[in-house]
Amino acid sequence: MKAPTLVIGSRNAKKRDELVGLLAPRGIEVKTLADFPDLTHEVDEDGDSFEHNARKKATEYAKALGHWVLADDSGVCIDALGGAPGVYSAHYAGKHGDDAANNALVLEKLAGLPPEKRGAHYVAMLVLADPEGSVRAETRGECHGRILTEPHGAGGFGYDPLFEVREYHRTFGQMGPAVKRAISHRSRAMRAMLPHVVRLVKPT
Ligand SMILES: O=P(O)(O)OP(=O)(O)OP(=O)(O)OC[C@H]1O[C@@H](n2cnc3c(O)ncnc32)[C@H](O)[C@@H]1O
Ligand SMILES: [Mg+2]
Repeated sequence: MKAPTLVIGSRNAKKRDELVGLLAPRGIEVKTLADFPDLTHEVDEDGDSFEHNARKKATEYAKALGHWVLADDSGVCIDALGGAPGVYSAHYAGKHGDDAANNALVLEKLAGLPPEKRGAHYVAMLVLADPEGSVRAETRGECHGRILTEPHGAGGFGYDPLFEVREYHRTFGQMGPAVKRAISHRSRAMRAMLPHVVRLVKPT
């Protein structure tokens, strides 16, 4: 019996590490795109929903690799900004993955707003595609909180130093990876995804 390969379809190293860290304790071994240095395919994330972009990443990487792929599309939705940056979170300030500029722009846009008007939530959409590139499972997780007026902590990535988790009164930047693994939008989506992975990605 040969175990099929499951690949994490993300180019973001910190997100990728979180996904690997959520699967490893369940005994699910994965590869990442770093294991396929010859893969040149770039996904154009031009959808206007997390679902659309997560499906694109999962199906396109699966077809290109001929392996099972688990992809994540995620972002932060800020109430006072009508849900922005949402699907545009990775490049809100212009340059892809420029966390410092993205965070500065969010703070600028929310300047002067009191705590009760700074509500926000993270969304993570996970999509599992089979080696032929068909979507086999989709799950979504959310994590609610608010955007502080300045960064706290250096953990996590992206908007984490600004995002205070409701009920915890701490940012993901202050919490460390184990707590984030327990309560984040990504961990909630993964909890729902795990049974699908176990059921579908089986030795043949
Ligand atoms: O598309 P891939 O290759 O997976 O990598 P990416 O970083 O471009 O990922 P997305 O397109 O899904 O954009 C997600 C962005 O949303 C933000 N984000 C998502 N999850 C986050 C988290 O757990 N903590 C902080 N910021 C997060 C952060 O700015 C991410 O770059
Ligand atoms: Mg992306």
